[in-house]
Amino acid sequence: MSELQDLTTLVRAATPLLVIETVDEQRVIECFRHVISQALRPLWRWTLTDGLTRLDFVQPEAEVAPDAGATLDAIRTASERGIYLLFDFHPFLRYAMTLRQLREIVQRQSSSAHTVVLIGARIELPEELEALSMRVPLSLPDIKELAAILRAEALAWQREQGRRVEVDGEAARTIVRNLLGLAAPDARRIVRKLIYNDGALTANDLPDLMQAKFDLLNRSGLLHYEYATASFADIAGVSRVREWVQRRRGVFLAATPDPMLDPPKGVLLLGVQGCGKSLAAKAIAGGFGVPLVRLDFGALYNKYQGETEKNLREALQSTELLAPCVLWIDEIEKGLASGGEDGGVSRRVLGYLLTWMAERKAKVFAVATANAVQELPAELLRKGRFDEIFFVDLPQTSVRAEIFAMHLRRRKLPVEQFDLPALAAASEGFSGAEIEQAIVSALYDASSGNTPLEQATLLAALEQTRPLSVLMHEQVEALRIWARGRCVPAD
Ligand SMILES: Nc1ncnc2c1ncn2[C@@H]1O[C@H](COP(=O)(O)OP(=O)(O)OP(=O)(O)O)[C@@H](O)[C@H]1O
Repeated sequence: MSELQDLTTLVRAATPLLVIETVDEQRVIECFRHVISQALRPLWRWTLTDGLTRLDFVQPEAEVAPDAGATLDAIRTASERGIYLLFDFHPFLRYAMTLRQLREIVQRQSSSAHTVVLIGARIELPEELEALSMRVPLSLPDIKELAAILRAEALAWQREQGRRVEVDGEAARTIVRNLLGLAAPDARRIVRKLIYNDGALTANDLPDLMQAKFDLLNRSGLLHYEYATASFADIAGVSRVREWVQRRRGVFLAATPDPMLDPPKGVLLLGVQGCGKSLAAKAIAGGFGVPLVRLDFGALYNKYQGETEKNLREALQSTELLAPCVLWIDEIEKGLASGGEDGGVSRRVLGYLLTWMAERKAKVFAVATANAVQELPAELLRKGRFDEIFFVDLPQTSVRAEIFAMHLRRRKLPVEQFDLPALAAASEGFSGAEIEQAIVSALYDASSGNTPLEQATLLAALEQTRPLSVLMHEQVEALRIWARGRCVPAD
């Protein structure tokens, strides 16, 4: 395993400080047991509960009490070059004294050339120490190891309950595949929960599994997840987008890529507000039959000042681990257009996003939505960035009739009692959202008069609405003119 070779080399080269971010402590210990079989060194472990204990031979009593300062003192004065695995030690580094002690060890000021390893789920180091440290990624369990975890958990349940877990072979394989990207303890915990739910591992477990995996991976809190999202049956007037997705679904999901066909990467949905871009993004996920992951681009900037790029990187990495999925970047213009007033952050975010879009290997289909084209950087619109740029325009007459029918039906109203062509004619220039709002408002009017909803009430509600296409005529027209010839109509 190259990871073990790397660790052995680092220890042989007397690297003073290693940082390993993981929840899988057992795996770290196993790795270092292997390392010391190659590079003979004493191996120590420190935890807050047990203090400093030797791992490479049996030693019943702790040698040094859990105190952080005393531990570092013991390491500094130890004459034999050792490897010290410090679990959850980093919180102590906020104390100036502890930080100083560790720096002295790392800088080898009157101490032997030890290797200190800081281990924890997430380790933020003070700047002065970060510069002296080396972060080592620990590989995650592969398919074989995950399958072994699943078998072990099924056997444990059988021993405990006295009956076998009902396993659907195909579903079990999908479960194992979807555990990829998780550390062994997390994978074990999820499988155990799935088994304990109902004593079975079937396709019904997949939504729970994906949600649990998402919760673990969404450390930045910037992603939102929907397992079964909208379908194209929920949206009127995006026939070309629907056909586009249907045609590419097979290639997107194929286990082995067709060398003749580039797998679909993503689309930009540009359009007038309220015309169904968000709904279309969800329907694309539904059309591909994969979950939807929404990236909160606004929060990327607001939530963690100064950590924007790091959080974007983490969020995109997490999204790849949730593949196959659709990544929806809502209102992409808000996250990328700052007019250069943010010290170049949005430029770097754009650069990172473009590189990721070009180079990612995982089955993540990106859907970006935007209302304002003038705020979008030209690089994003250049040919080849997205497979297609669709324009979602105000709905035409027949589509408006369909939107009325959809929303009346959704509210269990008798569609056949309404004159849909007349409603469509009376709602010229309305967006889908405005049509929906007119229905809601008419329902309130009907309810206050204690009457069922009628055509006349609906027509009156339409009459009272001034649609955006009228209120913001110039902007809407400018967008439509820009889109003509540059974008593919969504319908
Ligand atoms: N073409 C449509 N078919 C059916 N419903 C629609 C359609 N367009 C809009 N709607 C209704 O209006 C709601 C709002 O639309 P949606 O949020 O998808 O529009 P949007 O283009 O993303 O708007 P915004 O740019 O303001 O975010 C939808 O949830 C849906 O109920």
